[in-house]
Amino acid sequence: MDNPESRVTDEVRQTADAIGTMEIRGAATIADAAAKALRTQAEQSSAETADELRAELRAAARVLHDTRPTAVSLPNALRYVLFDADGATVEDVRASVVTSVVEFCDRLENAQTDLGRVGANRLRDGDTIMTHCHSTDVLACVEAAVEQGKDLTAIVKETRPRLQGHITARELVEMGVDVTLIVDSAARRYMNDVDHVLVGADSIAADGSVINKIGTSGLAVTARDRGTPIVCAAQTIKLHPDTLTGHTVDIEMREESEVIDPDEADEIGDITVKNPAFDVTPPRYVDAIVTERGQYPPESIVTLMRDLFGEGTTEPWVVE
Ligand SMILES: O=C(COP(=O)(O)O)[C@H](O)[C@H](O)COP(=O)(O)O
Repeated sequence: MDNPESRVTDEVRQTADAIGTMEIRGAATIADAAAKALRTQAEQSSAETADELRAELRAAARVLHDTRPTAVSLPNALRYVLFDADGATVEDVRASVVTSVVEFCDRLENAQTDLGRVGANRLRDGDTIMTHCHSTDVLACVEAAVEQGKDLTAIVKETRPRLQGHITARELVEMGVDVTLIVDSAARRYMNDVDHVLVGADSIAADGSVINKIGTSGLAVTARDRGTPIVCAAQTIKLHPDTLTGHTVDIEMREESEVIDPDEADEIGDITVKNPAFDVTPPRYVDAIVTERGQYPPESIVTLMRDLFGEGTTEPWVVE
């Protein structure tokens, strides 16, 4: 058998590129795209044996996995799809991957809808929310509240350096929400007008820490200072199983050029530029984690994690 990596399909490589360059971004969207890419690997493979196809799928999972390190929804998605890739023939393995991917994507969609209903119950008619970055889980809560007839106003942080707040602003306007866009550093200035801060998550650690877009932790401290509740909307696919056994979550460091034009940086002189994409908000700053299974105080999320994962997991491409 030749190197399975050389048989990874163009579709998988294109999806991996799109995740790396953030054309596909946001934890839930990344998970959905990665699962669908594995399906294309299974469907297009010319493997002659079931083991050959499994080796290709593991190689494809590795290519997808090595794109962005922080959103655990990515390895969780790959693990879900590969877990059942058994079968004696190529056709069996192919069929089981297709079934797993369809099931996974349905579960993802349903989880978001269910989570949205839970989150919407926290919001009252006339409330003002503040958002950070762009989270489809957060927007599901807002959408469900709007569908319940609640009139909401939003203060949207632009979210430097990639300005995902603009996507949030656009989608909230489409829902009929009144939007005020602010620069990140104006969050404290407007906090007195806010009833709830709503953020998403790329990973949730076993101690209830929320790993989300850089700036979330500062926002949470500001919200706590003003007594404004901060809620994290996160489907259970964001729960990070490795943190059950003491691992920490990798924080992605992105290109300096997202922060400053390289020519301008050169012109300034000898400076160091750092661009961490995410930060960690300790559980004491978070009022509730809203999942499709209901809402949890961050400190008790570990019980849900043990229910879902047992004591830990393996990497998505490891054969048991
Ligand atoms: O931090 C981000 C996106 O970061 P990036 O733009 O760097 O991917 C989002 O808050 C979470 O991924 C949750 O999103 P969702 O709720 O859609 O899963």
